[in-house]
Amino acid sequence: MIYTLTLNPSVDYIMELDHFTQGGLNRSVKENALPGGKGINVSRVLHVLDVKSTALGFAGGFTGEFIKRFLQDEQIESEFVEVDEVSRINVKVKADEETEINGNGPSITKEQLDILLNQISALSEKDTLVLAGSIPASVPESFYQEAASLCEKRGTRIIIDAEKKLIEPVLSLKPFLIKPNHHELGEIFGVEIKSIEDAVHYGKKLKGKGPVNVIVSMAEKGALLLTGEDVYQASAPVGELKSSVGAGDSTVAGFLAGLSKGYSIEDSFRLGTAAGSATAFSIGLCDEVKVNDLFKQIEISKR
Ligand SMILES: Nc1ncnc2c1ncn2[C@@H]1O[C@H](COP(=O)(O)OP(=O)(O)OP(=O)(O)O)[C@@H](O)[C@H]1O
Ligand SMILES: O=P(O)(O)OC[C@@]1(O)O[C@H](CO)[C@@H](O)[C@@H]1O
Repeated sequence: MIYTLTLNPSVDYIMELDHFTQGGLNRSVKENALPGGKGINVSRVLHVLDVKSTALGFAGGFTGEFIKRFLQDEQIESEFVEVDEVSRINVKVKADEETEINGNGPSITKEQLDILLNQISALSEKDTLVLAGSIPASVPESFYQEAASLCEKRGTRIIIDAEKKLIEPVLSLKPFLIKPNHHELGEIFGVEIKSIEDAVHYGKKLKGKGPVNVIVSMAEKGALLLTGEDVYQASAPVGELKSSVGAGDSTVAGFLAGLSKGYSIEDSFRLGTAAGSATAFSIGLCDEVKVNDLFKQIEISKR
């Protein structure tokens, strides 16, 4: 079973505006409220692609209820630990440019954290755990490392998609996949990634630190997959960018879904890229029709 972990889930409140004026009164023309947080997005895209998963994390208050009910209505399993304060609302403004304001999120107690650690301790070598997104301020920064060490002992596959300081301590545990975008890859090495050649060079350096697979996503420039001794490059299809929120999470979900369905590593990467682009071309996450359509358009070359 695939488990996704979202320590700080959200209601993503997407507001569409013709134009955004900083410091002024803005009125949106359309709004959408969707469950968010990187692990939850991975679970929702896995579901779109017909792959079962269980979403773990913390949820509280009316926003927590919204998130749980939404997933239940989509028939996605979840086992959230109940917290006292409300889950955050992340505002996504879609105007001339995309602007995001992510909330801080609820406090998590030691007891609530222990319940989650017990859930993680119960996973086995048949399971995969996706650790994705930021860590709430009340949770120790070493949490992903602790969770990943528990998984390593039990043979559970780890996938991690998070910022530099959370990824770095987990690399030596040889996670199955990490997926930085090209900016995040640059941050890890204190450089700016300016070309595909740079991304290949630093992607290889990152893989050398332990992960089995590295996907470097590069927005409209597509993505790279480093696996074994091979480097694959996927083109991104051309289309109208509607909202990139969740595009990277969709890449992770598509890749995992492909492997779960028994696709080759190359076709799993193609499915990941198709899911990422299908989400970028949607308000909210991708749907199956868009993913299947883009799947046929994506070219993969071996470098
Ligand atoms: N403008 C775009 N056109 C086509 N495909 C896109 C575009 N933006 C994103 N994608 C697709 O989504 C994938 C992931 O995008 P990106 O590199 O922006 O990830 P990310 O920064 O982790 O995303 P986010 O944090 O917004 O979820 C890309 O590899 C590509 O397949
Ligand atoms: O604050 P974090 O945890 O870094 O990111 C949270 C978030 O921006 O990431 C998802 C898109 O990847 C959204 O659904 C959500 O609002």
